[in-house]
Amino acid sequence: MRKPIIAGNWKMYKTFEEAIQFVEAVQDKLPSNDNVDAVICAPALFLPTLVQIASESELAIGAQTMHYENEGAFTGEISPAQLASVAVDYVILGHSERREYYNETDEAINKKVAAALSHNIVPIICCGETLQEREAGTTEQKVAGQITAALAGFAAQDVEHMVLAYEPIWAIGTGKTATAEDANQVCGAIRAVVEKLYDTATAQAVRIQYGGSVKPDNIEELLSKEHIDGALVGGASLQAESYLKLLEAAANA
Ligand SMILES: O=C(CO)COP(=O)(O)O
Repeated sequence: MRKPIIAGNWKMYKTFEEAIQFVEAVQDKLPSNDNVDAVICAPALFLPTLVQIASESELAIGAQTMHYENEGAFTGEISPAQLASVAVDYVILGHSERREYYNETDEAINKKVAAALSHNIVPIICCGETLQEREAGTTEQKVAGQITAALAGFAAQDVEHMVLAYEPIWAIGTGKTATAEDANQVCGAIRAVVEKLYDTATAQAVRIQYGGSVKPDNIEELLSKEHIDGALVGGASLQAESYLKLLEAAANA
């Protein structure tokens, strides 16, 4: 049994005050983390404060990206060592927005995964196809390539603690969700890639999230599918009420 994991990706939303209010509003209302892992990936600026506020609760705090070097002359970047120094638990890597707007490559993502693991930060590794790729029938080929590249060089015991996230680009922020069947099929294909690269036990252990217009009214159906172990959520993670609904649905899945 894989424990569901719901990660909010706040992207570039919320002021400092709004972020604090959110964490204060949700932290006493979280379902037990025996049943679901609750994560919020916040803007980097807010991370130390949110980690501190959430430290008494079961809410884990994550970053949305990071560099792969521990330090250096990289103006504006944030390093894995810096994230670890403020006790961040998770980091999203290879989000399609980072790939598209900031030229994040498969090679850089692979280095970032290694850097995250070396600091005991759990990487949430994203993959997903464009609408053109879906229409051309190359979805599984695309995500297999992205996942294979991200995992290059890691041992099975590293991989079983990672989180993979399938986010079709055409479903992000558009209100268009992949059908639960389609999402499950691609998540199953990703699990098959892990099985081929490693073994059945690793493939069965790794958690795979779906992301792309996940909302309280579609999460139940998505999570009822065999290969979908949680969600990576943008818009619906911004309001405490809808985030808590997603967690409840996952805890009861
Ligand atoms: O990109 C996403 C999460 O990383 C998905 O965003 P939405 O849930 O707003 O579609």
